[in-house]
Amino acid sequence: VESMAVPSDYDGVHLGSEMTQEFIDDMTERFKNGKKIHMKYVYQILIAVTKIVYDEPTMKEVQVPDDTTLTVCGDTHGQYFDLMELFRLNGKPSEKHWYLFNGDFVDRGSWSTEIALLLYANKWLHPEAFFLNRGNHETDDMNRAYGFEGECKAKYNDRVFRLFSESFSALPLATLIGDKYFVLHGGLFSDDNVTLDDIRKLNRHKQRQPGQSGLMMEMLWTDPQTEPGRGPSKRGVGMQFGPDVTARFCEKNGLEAIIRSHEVRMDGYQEEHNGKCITVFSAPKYCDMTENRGAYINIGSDLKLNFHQFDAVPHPDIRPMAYANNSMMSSLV
Ligand SMILES: O=C(O)c1nn[nH]c1-c1ccccc1
Ligand SMILES: [Mn+2]
Ligand SMILES: [Mn+2]
Ligand SMILES: [Mn+2]
Repeated sequence: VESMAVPSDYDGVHLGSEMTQEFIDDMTERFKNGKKIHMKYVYQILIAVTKIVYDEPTMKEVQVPDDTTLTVCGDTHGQYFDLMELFRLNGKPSEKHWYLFNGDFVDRGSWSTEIALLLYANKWLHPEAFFLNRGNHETDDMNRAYGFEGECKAKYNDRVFRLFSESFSALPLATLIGDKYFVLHGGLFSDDNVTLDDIRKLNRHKQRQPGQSGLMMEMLWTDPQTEPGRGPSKRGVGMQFGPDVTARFCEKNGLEAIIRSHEVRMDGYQEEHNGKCITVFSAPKYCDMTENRGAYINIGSDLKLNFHQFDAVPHPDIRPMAYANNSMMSSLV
């Protein structure tokens, strides 16, 4: 990567050995205008962030300082212009405004590389003020079928996709906020005895893809249900967990609630299981079809949850899944 040369007529901000706010601001505007960043910089960002997240614990533990706000966002699914709207309304990531993105950054929406690179650039600039949980769409199988692999190859190249894939395997699987909120993309487990220590001890690097069973798969795939107990998944992968399962998990682990994403909610968020299971989803007008709002949660040092909703904004006329692997679609018909 070092040997690659950026041409002298490259019209963007240059990236040196460290990320800068100036580079992020310029990249943000370039992406809004349908431009890309130089391949050399894509590689640099991917290599730097993979190293950072690889060394993070499987469950990152975060305390919110007095003068800081931590915003928890759910699925963004490549809806770059809606993410710009979220930052316009709520403020951009900074030293004092921390963000946690709770998986499913990519796939479906056709600005997935833009969202992934923007999140990664912020992670590189502020590694202790910007947090990322893996979602079930940060996996090879989903990226092949739902557009991210195709978009990487169309906008950059195959090596960029392979580096993104490696970075996704390195991502933490959960974040604990103030010892009270357990944040993960999917949800809880088929086993009542899982503790936070089991998550801390889980070696996520042994298994790059979540597979069809186990703690990692369940953290990325499960869904809440209203009925007590456990039930079959509507997705064919994982399972569903009832309010009693959530209550027991929170009681056993000294938690106020779990915060998860993974499912659309018409209001952008929903408090379920007597307020102990909160779903937050940040892709309004999902896939340009569902009439859902988006939402995000602001958390201060008092650890109160402040829910905010927002609406989709106009975007360039590129449909969802514009770069999807059509051969996959043809094999499905
Ligand atoms: O693409 C989605 O909406 C999604 N978000 N999380 N999981 C999925 C999903 C899973 C299986 C099949 C289709 C979509
Ligand atoms: Mn999703
Ligand atoms: Mn998901
Ligand atoms: Mn849209």
